[in-house]
Amino acid sequence: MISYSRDLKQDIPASAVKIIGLGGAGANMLERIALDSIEGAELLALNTDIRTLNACLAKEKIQLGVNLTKGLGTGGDPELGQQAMLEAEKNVREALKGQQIVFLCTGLGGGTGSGAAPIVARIAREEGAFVVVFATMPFFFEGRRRREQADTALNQLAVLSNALVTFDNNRMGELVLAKQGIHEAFAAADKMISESIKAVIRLVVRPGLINVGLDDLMSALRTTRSRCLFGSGIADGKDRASKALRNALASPLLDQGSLLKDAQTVLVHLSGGESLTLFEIELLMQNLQKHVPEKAHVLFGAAIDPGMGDNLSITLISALPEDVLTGGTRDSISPISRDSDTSSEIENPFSKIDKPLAATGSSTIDTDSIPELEAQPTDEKEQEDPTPTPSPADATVPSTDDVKDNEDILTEARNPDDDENESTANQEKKEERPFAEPEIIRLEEPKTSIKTPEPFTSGDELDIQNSKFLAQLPGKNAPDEEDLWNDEPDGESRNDSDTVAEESRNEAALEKVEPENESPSLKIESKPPSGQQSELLFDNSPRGRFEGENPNVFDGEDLDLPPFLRKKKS
Ligand SMILES: Nc1nc2c(ncn2[C@@H]2O[C@H](COP(=O)(O)OP(=O)(O)OP(=O)(O)O)[C@@H](O)[C@H]2O)c(=O)[nH]1
Repeated sequence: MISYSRDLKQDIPASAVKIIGLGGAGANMLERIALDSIEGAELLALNTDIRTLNACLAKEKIQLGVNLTKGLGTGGDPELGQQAMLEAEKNVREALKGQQIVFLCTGLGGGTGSGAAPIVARIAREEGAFVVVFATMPFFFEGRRRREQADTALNQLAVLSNALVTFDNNRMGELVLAKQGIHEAFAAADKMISESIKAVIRLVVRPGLINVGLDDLMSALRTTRSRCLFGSGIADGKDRASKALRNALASPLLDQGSLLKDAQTVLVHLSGGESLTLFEIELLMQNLQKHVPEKAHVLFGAAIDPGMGDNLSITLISALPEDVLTGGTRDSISPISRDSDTSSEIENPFSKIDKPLAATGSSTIDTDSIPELEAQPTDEKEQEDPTPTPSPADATVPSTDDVKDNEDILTEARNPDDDENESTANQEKKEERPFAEPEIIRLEEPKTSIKTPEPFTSGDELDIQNSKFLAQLPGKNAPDEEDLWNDEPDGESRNDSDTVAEESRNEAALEKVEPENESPSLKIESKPPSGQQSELLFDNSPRGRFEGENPNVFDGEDLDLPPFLRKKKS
């Protein structure tokens, strides 16, 4: 079924759209976005690490944890990340005032991103923004603790954001040639994220002939623990419609279009110059129907952009749950069966919360104070689905207290067997914890608007250097960059089975060197610290929550120590 929405033109001013880059990975993503010169949005960098912050191209920057980490990173400790964020809450809230859409880009697994992202998302929601999170998940070889930290943050973000798009760094190998290094893989990931954000901005921010709304975007991206399917193609001249579609389907995140056959909702956006004809649109949509299931919900938008000249561009956005991507059947990933799959072992942690998540203190949200949000009408799929639709109470954004409650429940709900069975990709699936669907909400049409009609430009060079990441690899025994990516003969690209096999090898190798850490128990302060935060004392216990665990050493540095306490062996 194709939905056309011919509602009023929808202009959202650039000043009401903010792209936030949080932490080191977020800064790199923002860098890419800045290089691609995204118009129609303002850029804000948030980081504990002052050097990375200073180097960032974003116009607006806020240092997190000025008193706490004193300009250094958190050394991979999300608790420090949270505290640092809470210290800067006032400034961040100020920067997010009046925003209609906030894109939050971050890498999960470290301290700043994992600790601060849920709080940033909460603040943005409290300020009335529609929050789309783009988060990367760590490589397997980065170790179990980082994966757990990333999982914890992801669970929180699934509740706190409106739409959550994850990019698994393990899959980023698919975007680069086998002989290329980790920098290229990161740069390719950052480019993909930048392209996705550009496409989303083009879809929902720019006025079009047939508009796509935020609610449409929500339904396209509305699966938890999902991999974003994204493709865009452009062509001109004769047969430009078919060529543009072919180019879009060839995008790596669509696996030549094959992944679309499992999609439930696909968002399609066409953009062309004055010469764009109805016949071309029809032709293109007919061709696309061959690649998506008959029952798929196809949301369609189109815009005339005189700057496109003779070009026609198509953007496809959808999401698939990771279960499908790792070989499950569609039935096995429906909300019903997903629940029943796990219910015998793990209860949905958020279903235990039988009271509306209360608002207390300045760091919490009062749902009544989110004026622009309302429930979205249920679609066909939801009507067939006996799983309870989230109630308005479910749509309440938790306070930091509530997030802590959820975390405690989450930790309790873990199957103890999981800890022993982590060494293979399949066993990892067992460990996955269920988490609540992001609530379905809809933003009203903006009441005032200023046009931002400039055409998009796209930069295609991959030139981001990411030296910071290498300093954070978990231990000297970790395979080095060359080993990880250079297994294949020169010039050959990897296929999926190669990638999976290699991941399993890396996993198995790393299980031997990874310390068996306890699941981190995430503590979130019930009240944010006041502006005058006392200094954290590390003298007696410099390893903090990692005290007593095997050190996570890389290149002579113990990564569990905050950076300003690390001593590098000469
Ligand atoms: N796609 C992508 N992922 C990255 C990049 N840099 C780091 N990552 C991933 O993001 C995770 C978090 O790393 P950072 O963002 O550097 O850490 P942080 O959030 O700033 O936290 P601390 O440095 O510990 O305070 C890493 O474990 C990597 O998996 C990048 O440039 N691109």
